[in-house]
Amino acid sequence: MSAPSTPVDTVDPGGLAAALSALREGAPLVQCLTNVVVAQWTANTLLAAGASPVMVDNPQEARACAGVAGGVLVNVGTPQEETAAAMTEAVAGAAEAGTPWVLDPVGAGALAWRTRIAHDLLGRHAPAVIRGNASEILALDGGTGGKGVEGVDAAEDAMPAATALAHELGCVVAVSGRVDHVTDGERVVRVSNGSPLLTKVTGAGCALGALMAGFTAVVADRLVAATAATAVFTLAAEAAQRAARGPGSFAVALLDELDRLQPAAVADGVRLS
Ligand SMILES: Nc1ncnc2c1ncn2[C@@H]1O[C@H](COP(=O)(O)OP(=O)(O)O)[C@@H](O)[C@H]1O
Ligand SMILES: Cc1ncsc1CCOP(=O)(O)O
Ligand SMILES: [Mg+2]
Repeated sequence: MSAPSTPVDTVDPGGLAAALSALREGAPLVQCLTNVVVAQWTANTLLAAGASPVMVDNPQEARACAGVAGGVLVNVGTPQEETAAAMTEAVAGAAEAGTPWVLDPVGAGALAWRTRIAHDLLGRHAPAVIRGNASEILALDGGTGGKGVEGVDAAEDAMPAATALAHELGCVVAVSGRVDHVTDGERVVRVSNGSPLLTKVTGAGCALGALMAGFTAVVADRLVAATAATAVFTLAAEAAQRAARGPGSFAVALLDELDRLQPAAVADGVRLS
């Protein structure tokens, strides 16, 4: 297991700033099994924030890679037989090595096969974090999902489902939306930073899940890790919005702002409740 390098254990602005410092110092290897829409964007997001991505999604290598990675992202956005088999291998490797893994149940509820894949993975070994939009989190608790990969529910409406999943699996559940809600089943943290432009580019949620995998590699408290990823991503988005003319320049500016974001700016700018 890659031991968290920094004992960050408070969900307060200072703790989130320390988490970003830990990410930059640790530069953890983050294995991503993600969808074909967002793979390059996700890798660039991790690099800009300070982590080290590796996109290993074949069944031959996924288990071994999960054994040496600091964190693993499993994102079911464009599943194929091969990548689904690789996800099973990666989760097994994560279980053996104690590597934290993050599930992003993209499109759960809206499409049956991927919903079964998500449930099957959850039944094998509990993730550190489940991260999804509200409709996807509701779907894991029996809901019907969103409009394809888009959420149609508010994050607060998914909190009963998120809390139930957190208790059942002993994990953190991060529900994204205008106000992100993160819970470990006992504590709930709301982060109200962000930009509506995040909904005008594909892969924002997917990139956020990858960042959560990175933060779980360096921060022991998974509630702090998931909240730190959310704070860092949404604060960078606010800065990117100021520099952007629309979705295209926003996406580019978001990478620049992730790279530029300082821990002190996280402490100053995050809006928690
Ligand atoms: N209306 C909004 N205003 C500001 N930020 C938002 C809004 N909707 C989503 N976000 C942000 O966009 C990112 C992705 O969330 P979301 O769109 O819910 O996920 P997904 O892309 O998986 O559907 C999160 O960081 C969230 O904070
Ligand atoms: C458009 C699309 N279709 C399948 S996966 C995917 C990307 C979804 O990305 P996100 O959930 O981050 O918006
Ligand atoms: Mg998504």
